[in-house]
Amino acid sequence: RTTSIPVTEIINVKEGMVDILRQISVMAEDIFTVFYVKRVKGQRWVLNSSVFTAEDAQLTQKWIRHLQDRIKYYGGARPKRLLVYINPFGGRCRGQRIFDTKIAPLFRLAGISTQVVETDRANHARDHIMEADLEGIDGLVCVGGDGMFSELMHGLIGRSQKEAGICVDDPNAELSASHLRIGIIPAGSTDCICFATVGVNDPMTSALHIIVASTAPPEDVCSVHHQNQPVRYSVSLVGYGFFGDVLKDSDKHRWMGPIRYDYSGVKTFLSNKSYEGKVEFQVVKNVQSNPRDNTRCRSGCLICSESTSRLKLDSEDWSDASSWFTGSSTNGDDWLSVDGRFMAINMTCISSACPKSPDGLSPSAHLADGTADLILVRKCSRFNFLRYLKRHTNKNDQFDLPFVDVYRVKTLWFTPKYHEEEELGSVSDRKSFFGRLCRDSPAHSCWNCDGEVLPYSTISIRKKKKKVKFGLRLKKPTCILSPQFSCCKRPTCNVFWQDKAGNILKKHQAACLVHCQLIKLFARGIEDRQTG
Ligand SMILES: Nc1ncnc2c1ncn2[C@@H]1O[C@H](COP(=O)(O)OP(=O)(O)OP(=O)(O)O)[C@@H](O)[C@H]1O
Repeated sequence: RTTSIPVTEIINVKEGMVDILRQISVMAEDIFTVFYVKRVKGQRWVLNSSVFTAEDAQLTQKWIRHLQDRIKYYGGARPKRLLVYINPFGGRCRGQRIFDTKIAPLFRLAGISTQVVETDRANHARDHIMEADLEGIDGLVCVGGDGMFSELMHGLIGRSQKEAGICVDDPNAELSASHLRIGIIPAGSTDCICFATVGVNDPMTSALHIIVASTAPPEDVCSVHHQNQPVRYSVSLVGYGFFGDVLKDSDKHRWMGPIRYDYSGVKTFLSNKSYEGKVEFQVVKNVQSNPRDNTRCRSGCLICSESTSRLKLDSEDWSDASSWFTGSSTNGDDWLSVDGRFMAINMTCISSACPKSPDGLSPSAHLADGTADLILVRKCSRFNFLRYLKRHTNKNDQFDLPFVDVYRVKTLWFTPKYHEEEELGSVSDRKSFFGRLCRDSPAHSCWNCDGEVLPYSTISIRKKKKKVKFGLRLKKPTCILSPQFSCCKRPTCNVFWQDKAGNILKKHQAACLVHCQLIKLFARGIEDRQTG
């Protein structure tokens, strides 16, 4: 039986018989252990190893040297130094333990040195990134949930803006690019961003992706504004109504751990609240995709790659940014406006998939095409809203309901019916008497921005042209292998050669076939000598 492993997925080679995770090693001069990625069910990756015996110590050394040279040659983009931020209180408070027991041994095996910062307060990681010496650092890693990722992203954006001399409070400022990428080790409650980019919430899978420098495309970022001031950036969900209420309520029950989302979800569902307001949004024209085309954005997605040139054209639309802040619907016929009462208003840059909803809020959303999907759920009965929610857990189309609309957009304005100042104080107080009497909905909900509560109702959201990078830096031009691809099982994999701007220069299959043949020859050579 021949087993073939792509060189790009070999983690390291060690002399003797070594078990990294159990920290057992038996030294013998004529034995060596090869560690590599094994793909198991779903999108999970695990560390596997094979032990080989050579005729003598000299031949063992030759094999080790040869293999390490190959790893170096094909793994030029692999990180050498990482800055790791651990939230000890994320999810079930297991961040530190996950890192110490599962991740640190893998990084050590791969020869990656780490500088670890355990956060001692909210925004510690963000502030640290703003000031830290990032010289020689190849990437940032967050061990935590979506909130922790958001902190790292804000820190990295803030740092890049500062270095580029751009004021972070300038509502018209575009983002300056950072050369650093962010890796996520899931240790939070929902870990939606990790799930949507890697396909599974599993710390070892994420660590292996980081080690072999497997990348997701640079991610779209939205900036969220309140009264013309940027208040936050988002890479996944900005949601009003149901998801805002669930988050706000769940924050009061953090002590419950991840189950707080189920508790608050049921509570919010039973209250069946809806909110009045006006949604104005700019629909994207001339894209080759739509939210209901049933495609899935994967690594090497052509639509995302081709979006780079389209975004350059879009910059003309945005050159007069002042008009963006002074009333949208007058700008052109691609602006739409919907008035009404909404159960939920969700704008999502990615599918927002999570283990509870494996396809996500918008299954065909793209990671990096410069657009977001806007989902409007108009007022409906509890039964209908349950139907809508249920469809996120099965294969039925959640948009095929009469009270649900979906659009591919690049900007969004929301204005609640009642004036903001009246809202959180006086109107809710004023309403509370009648509200309690009639069990009426309050005037306003709040926004859920990537798992953080925004205490405003009136907001505008705009897609940014620069993107946040996931995974770790690749030297370009380079070859990106689809994470789903296995060299020896599917010789028809796509290999993309990209320039610095992310444009595809060439697409072909030969390189992988070459890897494949080399490793097959190599494996056959080893197999002849293999005894273990
Ligand atoms: N040491 C700390 N003490 C208190 N809060 C912290 C600390 N470190 C980070 N935080 C904050 O905790 C918040 C939540 O963390 P995190 O996202 O890791 O976990 P979670 O909320 O359980 O997971 P998810 O966001 O996936 O639901 C983050 O917004 C972060 O700012």
